[in-house]
Amino acid sequence: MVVLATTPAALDQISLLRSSPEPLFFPGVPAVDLSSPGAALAVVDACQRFGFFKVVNHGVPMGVVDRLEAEAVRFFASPQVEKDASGPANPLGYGNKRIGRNGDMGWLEYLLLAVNHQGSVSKASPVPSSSLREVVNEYVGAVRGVATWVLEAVAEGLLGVARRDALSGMVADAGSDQVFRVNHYPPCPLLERLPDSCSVTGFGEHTDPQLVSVLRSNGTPGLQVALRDGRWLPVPPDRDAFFVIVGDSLEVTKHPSPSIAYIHLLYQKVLTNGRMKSVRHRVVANSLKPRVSMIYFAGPAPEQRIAPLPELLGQGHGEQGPLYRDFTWGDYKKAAYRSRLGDDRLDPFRI
Ligand SMILES: C=C1C[C@]23C[C@@]1(O)CC[C@H]2[C@@]12CC[C@H](O)[C@@](C)(C(=O)O1)[C@H]2[C@@H]3C(=O)O
Ligand SMILES: O=C(O)CCC(=O)C(=O)O
Ligand SMILES: [Fe+2]
Repeated sequence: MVVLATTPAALDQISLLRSSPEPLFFPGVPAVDLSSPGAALAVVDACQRFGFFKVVNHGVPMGVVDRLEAEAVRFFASPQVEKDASGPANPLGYGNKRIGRNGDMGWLEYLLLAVNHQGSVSKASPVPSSSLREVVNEYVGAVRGVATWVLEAVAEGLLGVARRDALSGMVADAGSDQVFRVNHYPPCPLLERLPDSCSVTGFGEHTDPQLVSVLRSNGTPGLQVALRDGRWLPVPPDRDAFFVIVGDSLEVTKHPSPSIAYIHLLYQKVLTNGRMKSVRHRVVANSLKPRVSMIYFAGPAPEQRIAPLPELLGQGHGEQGPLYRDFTWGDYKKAAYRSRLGDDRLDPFRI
């Protein structure tokens, strides 16, 4: 974080970041072509190496995406008093600068909605208009297909084709906990008044607590992901692609045999002695262009135990025994909502 002698008042409470120098080794974001025969293996490999990848040829009609983006832009351009009618986010609804309940701030406004297991916005969510509800339902219906496909590929890679639904089934479950979020990062002209080495936090660094998140943005850059060595990799925007983020509840590790990737539920991470991390990411503000992103978060039902898939037990990863106590998604989510954005949310679960 950077501290300046005089920070513009509008940026009060929003952390300034030191712009990272270009990484020496710029690996690029792995791209998975969903229509290719090797897609499932490529998903497993990308999850294992980065916890992050982009999906092309995903089959989601761009018309659906464009309609949602247009509705979102219209909503965020509406008078503040109208937007505030759907807020303040607690945690659902319209939020402005404040992220969560514990003091995190960013240069953005957003709408956070709950989604039921059928992929429709829950009745309880404060949706500003019926046209937005309709288009969000249409979009979520389509993007859930991408999340399902990714989870199926992961399960197949781990357990074989017969257990393809082992992870995706958790999201299809009647009580599954899915969330949808649209973020709007207005241009931040104040950036011009800061030293070149400074950027403004749009969305502070964090991991997503769920299984996987599927993100789509307009053409404005800002998203960065942390490489395993801690350096930040700027993600070039791609309006036509979806970006998949591995969440805390799904962990990736590598079997001693270099060609085999094993993806474990969180408990399994304990058995690998905490060496593996879900991907940290953040958004930095742009001085000129607005960024609009929409993210679908696929989570299981609150009573779902976060524990290794039975078939994965006893495969030689457990030399040190579990470091975490047994918990459910409900336990984890409750703790997550008490944490700060950048916290290591697994900490309270360590034995
Ligand atoms: C600071 C917070 C915002 C968050 C809840 C939390 O207490 C910690 C996790 C945050 C996060 C990150 C991913 C998603 O954007 C999100 C909706 C989620 O499930 O966990 C947000 C939460 C939020 O904005 O309410
Ligand atoms: O807006 C983005 O591009 C990323 C936001 C994000 O990481 C989140 O909402 O959890
Ligand atoms: Fe995120």
